[in-house]
Amino acid sequence: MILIMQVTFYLVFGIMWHFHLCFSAVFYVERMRQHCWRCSNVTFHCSEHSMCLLWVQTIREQLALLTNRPKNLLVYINPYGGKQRGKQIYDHKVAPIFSRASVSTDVIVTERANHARDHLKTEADLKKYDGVVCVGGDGMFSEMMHGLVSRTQREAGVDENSMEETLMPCGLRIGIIPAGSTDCICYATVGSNDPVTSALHIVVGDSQPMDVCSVHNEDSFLRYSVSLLGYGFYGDVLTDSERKRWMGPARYDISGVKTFLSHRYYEGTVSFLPAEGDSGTPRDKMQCRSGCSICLQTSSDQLVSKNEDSCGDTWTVIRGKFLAINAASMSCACPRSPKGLSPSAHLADGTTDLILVRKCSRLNFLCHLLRHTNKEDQFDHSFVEVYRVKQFRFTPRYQECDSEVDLRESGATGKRFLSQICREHRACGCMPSQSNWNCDGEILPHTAIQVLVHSQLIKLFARGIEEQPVFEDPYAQCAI
Ligand SMILES: CCCCCCCCCCCCC/C=C/[C@@H](O)[C@H](COP(=O)(O)O)NC(=O)CCCCCCCCCCCCCCC
Ligand SMILES: Nc1ncnc2c1ncn2[C@@H]1O[C@H](COP(=O)(O)OP(=O)(O)O)[C@@H](O)[C@H]1O
Ligand SMILES: [Ca+2]
Repeated sequence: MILIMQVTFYLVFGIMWHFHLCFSAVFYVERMRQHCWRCSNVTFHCSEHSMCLLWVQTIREQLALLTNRPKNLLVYINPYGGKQRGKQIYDHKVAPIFSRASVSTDVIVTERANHARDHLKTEADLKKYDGVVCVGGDGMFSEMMHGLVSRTQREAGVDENSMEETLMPCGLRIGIIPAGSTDCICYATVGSNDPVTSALHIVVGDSQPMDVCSVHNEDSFLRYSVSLLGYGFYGDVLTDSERKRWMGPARYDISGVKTFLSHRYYEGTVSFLPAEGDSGTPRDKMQCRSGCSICLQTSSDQLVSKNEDSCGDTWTVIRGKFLAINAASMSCACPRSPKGLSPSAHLADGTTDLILVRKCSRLNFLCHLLRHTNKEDQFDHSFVEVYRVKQFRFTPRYQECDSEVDLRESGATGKRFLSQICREHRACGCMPSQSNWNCDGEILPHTAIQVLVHSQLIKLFARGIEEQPVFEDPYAQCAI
């Protein structure tokens, strides 16, 4: 039994006074099916008033010793995320749990996109809080994470544009109350997209470190990513789905089918620095679970050697035609794909799993996609490669044209000659088209990018997915 709340103590006079009874109700967390948690309570009755008071005092003292539990939270609600139920979800399911746990809150309902990011970045008095919470989807989480990470770097005097600098980890934990369309970050860190479960993980003060990728274009920082960085298929799905926002979460399925049928492929070069040491491989079966030993090992390694110099490492270079290039810094499990894009990716190991899906037939690609929804291995195809990396770059073919010119032909004649070839390719229609990068659900403004994983840069109010208990109560239900 995990005690979560301030004990509610009623000295009953009035309606029940003639029973001369005192009782105290202790609220606790109960584990249900599919990683869902529920709030239960047990009531202790006692005929002696002084004994009851002693119980209450002792339990309060014990609770006060649990210093990792948040007391003050700053909450941002996106009223337009997912099915537009963020406000109701917070008011009806989350606020009562916070109040029972004596957690005080300042609540901001956002009025525009990037409201939460800007407020966190510049205005919010963060000293007042033990954590920040977002009610919304992956986009809302990303907004808050950007605000918090950027502010932390500014205050520490770290330049986000430089890939050489070590970023400063954020002090405040982030809680996610899922109320979005994909809710992958919540699902992959808790095991469900249930708002009550997330609220309970917050009040018990869970802590889960998480890797963050910084995405750069040449010398400028573009964005951070914690889940999926996808070029080709997932970039195209996102670009198409933005025009269908009014459809809610179903937009991704409609755009998914449309993008699948269009079957576009993209040419370019991917280079990466493989992860070293005991980091495992994306095809092992060492799934990241609560208390994951690989992630724990990463934390202790970091204590030993902060910011390892990667100058001596060798880059692997792969050139080709790809249907999709995906980097999954975590499993990316979500209700559409319960095991995720990379089932064995780790939340906090300082690496990302780079998945290259080469040009193949529609049938083969469908087979690969379908395997995201069943138990079969989606990497077991000749046209799919997967690598665990700590850094990677991508240059699309049409930009390689320009860089080849610059590299090989410094003279003006050569440049003119190669530019002409590129133009001719465009005219005959065989010029490879370009996609966009989907960066945790946002479209990036550049296609040539450099990506660096920052190990354990942020912390969530979560504990990773818990192993399923051997015996489950078959009647236990998640929904209330
Ligand atoms: C045939 C069925 C194939 C199902 C394949 C499902 C794979 C799903 C992997 C999802 C990875 C999700 C990574 C997270 C991304 C989010 O950050 C991001 C933003 O989320 P937010 O809106 O909540 O803020 N979400 C997304 O970019 C959405 C990705 C969703 C992609 C759904 C794709 C559906 C594909 C359907 C293909 C169907 C082919 C059928 C042919 C007859
Ligand atoms: N008040 C608001 N009005 C319009 N857009 C908002 C508002 N608050 C947040 N947003 C933006 O809405 C986008 C989607 O939010 P999100 O909560 O992730 O929902 P979904 O999962 O449905 O995409 C995010 O990019 C976020 O920046
Ligand atoms: Ca990782």
